[in-house]
Amino acid sequence: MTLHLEDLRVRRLGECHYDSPFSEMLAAKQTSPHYVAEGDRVLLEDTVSMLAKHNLPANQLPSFEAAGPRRKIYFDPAHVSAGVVTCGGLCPGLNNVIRGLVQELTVHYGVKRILGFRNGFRGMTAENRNDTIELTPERVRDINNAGGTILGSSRGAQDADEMVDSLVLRGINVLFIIGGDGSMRAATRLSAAIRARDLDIAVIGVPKTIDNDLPFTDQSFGFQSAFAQATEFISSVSVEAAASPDGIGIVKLMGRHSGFIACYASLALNTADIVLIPEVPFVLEGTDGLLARVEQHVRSKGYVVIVVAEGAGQDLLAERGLLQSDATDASGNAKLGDIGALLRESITAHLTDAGLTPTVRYIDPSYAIRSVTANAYDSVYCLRLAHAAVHAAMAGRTETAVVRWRRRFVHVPMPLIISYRNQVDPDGDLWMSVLEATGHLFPPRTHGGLDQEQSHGGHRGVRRPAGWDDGVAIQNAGQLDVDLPDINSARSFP
Ligand SMILES: Nc1ncnc2c1ncn2[C@@H]1O[C@H](COP(=O)(O)OP(=O)(O)O)[C@@H](O)[C@H]1O
Ligand SMILES: O=P(O)(O)OC[C@H]1O[C@](O)(COP(=O)(O)O)[C@@H](O)[C@@H]1O
Ligand SMILES: [Mg+2]
Repeated sequence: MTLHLEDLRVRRLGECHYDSPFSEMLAAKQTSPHYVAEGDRVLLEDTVSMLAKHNLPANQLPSFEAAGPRRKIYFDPAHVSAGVVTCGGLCPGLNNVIRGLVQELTVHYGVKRILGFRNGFRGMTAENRNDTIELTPERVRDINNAGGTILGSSRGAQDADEMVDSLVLRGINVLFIIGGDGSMRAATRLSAAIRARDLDIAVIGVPKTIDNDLPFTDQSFGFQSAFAQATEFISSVSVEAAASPDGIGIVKLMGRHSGFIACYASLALNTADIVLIPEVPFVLEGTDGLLARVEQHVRSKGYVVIVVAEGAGQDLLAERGLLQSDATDASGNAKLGDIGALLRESITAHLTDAGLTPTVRYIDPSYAIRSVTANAYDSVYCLRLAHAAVHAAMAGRTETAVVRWRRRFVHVPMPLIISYRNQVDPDGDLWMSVLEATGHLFPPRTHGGLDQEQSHGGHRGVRRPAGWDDGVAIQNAGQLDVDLPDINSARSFP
């Protein structure tokens, strides 16, 4: 992947002239293993070989702007009206982020007016723009105790100019968009429309997706809660399969193009025999095929547990005429065929032909997973992301997402966060762990990896960049204006 240093630069609305409520607290702070000082940057890459390859001075190494409070801010809090919108599929923690934004804006910055647009971007159309929810600390006090989003969410396209009109008409100068890859694309278009009109409106994204398919973020919020919930279903199906003669347990988990939930949920329990994800193609028939593998398990162990991500094996459905290849949802996301049903039918037929008496238990708990409340870990994560989002907005950052990258909170320019899709790397250590846990090195790597065109997994124009594993090639197009701290004055740690 070739990045220009310019790609890492965060857009600012202008100079910061107002004192921040955090100025005093920040006065003596310096970079440490636990804090990144304002002006310092967080490295994009984290191995010696990757960094050495660039052969660049430290202040030109690819890096992200640190998130967090600034000593000076761009907006006068007395003149800030904030908007919040949640878009796309649900994800644990949406309410936690909304609550965190409202608390930080009101308690620390003294912002008086926060409006929640309802039902995603649909709430920002001319028809719906006045149907907002006033978000006050009282209104959001307990919302973290419920899954979903108090604002509602939706899929489907809206006109960017019409949404900008809504911001202007409702007097919003800071907008927080909590959404996934689609929402970040929409946010980029919205930002372009704002820029075209030369408006002083900050747009900050808080990336959301239980699929964990956004790049440049360690793990998206809600992901841990989602895969923790998924383990409950793997556990149930394992019990059912083990208690049936020739038992087959199949759990289909979300993951349209990225199999992270399937991997993590499987690893958490370590009871799955076979894990199938979109990133690793497999075949049904033949000695290397799934059916032979399932039969082997049933004959040796008595039952088999399969965890399958919904996007796995879409090529197999297509071959059998079970997939309408160009079908999309309202947001343009590919509509998938039911891989779980194909597995159920073909495994039943195969084992019956082989003289066995299969009992297949197939469950698809998708909506029972993404609707749960955030667990304690995600609750902390959501709150900290919300804090970072508010600091970014108040400091006049725009067209920027706040994420955690290599444990630090950073600002990632929106074009980068939609530059490709984060997927499980078949050559990476996560998939290796899955293969180690299932113990059977299945599916075998006979069909190439992610750099080959995925049957149905490829998103229009978005694919994992070739060569990512080799590190990022940086085009040194100008220096970043990095104000690195004086390392000699940095505190020392035992
Ligand atoms: N390329 C795009 N340009 C403009 N708007 C988009 C684009 N992709 C998605 N959107 C809009 O963003 C919102 C959320 O997208 P969606 O794909 O449903 O969920 P997510 O943001 O979780 O990926 C929808 O209203 C959708 O229409
Ligand atoms: O049925 P819906 O609401 O369209 O959602 C299904 C999809 O939502 C997802 O969770 C991802 O959605 P987002 O990109 O909106 O996070 C997929 O895994 C799943 O295929
Ligand atoms: Mg999406």
